[in-house]
Amino acid sequence: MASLPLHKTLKEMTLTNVSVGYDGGVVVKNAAFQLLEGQIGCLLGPSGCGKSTLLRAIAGFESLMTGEIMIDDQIISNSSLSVNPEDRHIGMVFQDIALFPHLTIAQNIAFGLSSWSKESAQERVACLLELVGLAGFQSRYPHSLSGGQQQRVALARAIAPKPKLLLMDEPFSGLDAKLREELVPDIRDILQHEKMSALLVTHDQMEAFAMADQVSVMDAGVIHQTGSPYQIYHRPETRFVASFIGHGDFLSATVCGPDCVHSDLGNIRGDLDHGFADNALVDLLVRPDDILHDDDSAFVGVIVSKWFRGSHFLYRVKLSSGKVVYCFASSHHNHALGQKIGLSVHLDHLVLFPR
Ligand SMILES: Nc1ncnc2c1ncn2[C@@H]1O[C@H](COP(=O)(O)OP(=O)(O)OP(=O)(O)O)[C@@H](O)[C@H]1O
Repeated sequence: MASLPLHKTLKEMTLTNVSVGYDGGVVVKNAAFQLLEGQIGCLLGPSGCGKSTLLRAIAGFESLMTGEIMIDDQIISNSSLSVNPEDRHIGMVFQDIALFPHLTIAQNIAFGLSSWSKESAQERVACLLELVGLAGFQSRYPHSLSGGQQQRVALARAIAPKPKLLLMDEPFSGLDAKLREELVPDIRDILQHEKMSALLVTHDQMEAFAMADQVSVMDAGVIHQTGSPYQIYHRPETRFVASFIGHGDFLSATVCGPDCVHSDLGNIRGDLDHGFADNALVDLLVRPDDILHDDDSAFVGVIVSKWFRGSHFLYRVKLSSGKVVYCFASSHHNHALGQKIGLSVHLDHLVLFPR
């Protein structure tokens, strides 16, 4: 099959109704989303939900049962057609860094540049070494680099041939938390500098938030919602997204107006019409940062567990109804287990699900 024409950057990738599976069983069901030029997308979900399977289908390693994947107006996969992986102009970075141990760092980065002139390849390698913060490392071998440095080389190797799209499957999960925290924003900057569109697979929502412009939240093979990190945290569209992203509790409530519900913590108002009829029985999503310790409040709860988080305490507090909710308090507010504290709710908008 003919290779795709070379464009500098991806204009858009569109997945429509994509189902993928193994041995006749469906693992990814009717996936649909779009990734635009220069965007970093993320597939976020629990282990086994089908993230890697979908990524492998985009790379061309799994065929589609239904639907299609288009890159810049050209179908690269549907149930009867599949452009070869090497002709898709897609780069990949995996958790297993897999640098070639017998090649120097410069040779590793230049690996995909065999069709380039020697001068252009040398120039590209020098530019990438600089970009990933490893200028001067060109003659070293992979074993002499730290895990984080090796992952930077793996990234440089993947983006060296200027693929249209970079796919990253849990690229940071082999690294310790501190290194990950440093590397994630660096890699985002590098991709933005190269104007490269990318799709990251992770089960770590903090990584997804730090890296991605757009997050698709998956469970059991289904994409529940695609949106900005802000949208999926503050405007979850399904109960799964609401409970998978961040800490969250559902308070039983009754609708008492277009922007109001009545709950165990009193009447709670949002700034938008929630669209539910008066007296409807609903569940209201409350996050730890929505419920604040407030000595002046008439609503109290008993602390049943607590965690010191440095900048704040995270408490689990049992309300008079028996419902237990999360609550943040400043780290100077060190209350004992069993102590009663006042609580008030501060929400901009109400996220409600029918009960
Ligand atoms: N080659 C395969 N043959 C058969 N089943 C497979 C194959 N690869 C994956 N699966 C199954 O497909 C399902 C989804 O796996 P997949 O690796 O896509 O999930 P994931 O969300 O990436 O999980 P993780 O985060 O643990 O890697 C799992 O039930 C897995 O056992």
